[in-house]
Amino acid sequence: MTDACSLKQFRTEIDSIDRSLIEFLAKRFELSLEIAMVKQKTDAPVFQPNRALEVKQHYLAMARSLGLDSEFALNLYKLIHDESCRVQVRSKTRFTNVDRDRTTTGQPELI
Ligand SMILES: O=C(O)C(=O)C[C@]1(C(=O)O)C=C[C@@H](O)C=C1
Repeated sequence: MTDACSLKQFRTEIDSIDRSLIEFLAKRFELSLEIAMVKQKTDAPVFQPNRALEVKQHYLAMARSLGLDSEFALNLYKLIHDESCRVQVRSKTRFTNVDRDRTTTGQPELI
């Protein structure tokens, strides 16, 4: 096989993996919306520090076991968690500034 041929094949595989990544992320944000509906019913805040920490640790553990850079895993976690919170806040018909601020900073504000 020529180099040009294998390069094309690698790139096709990368495109396919990228598609799967985006599809899985879309699925994750759909679940996030389902969670938002439960939270709205119980008046629970979007940002859940304990669960967020658990998810972060999971990213780090997965990265460690697969030999990925931990800073990359943390960045990815933050990006996905922030978007998840943004999706939940946006879905609310009525939301407080506290929730909005929590989403942008990733940290809880004092109530
Ligand atoms: O578990 C929840 O409560 C969620 O809303 C999901 C999720 C996440 O996307 O991982 C989002 C926001 C919370 O801070 C914690 C976790």
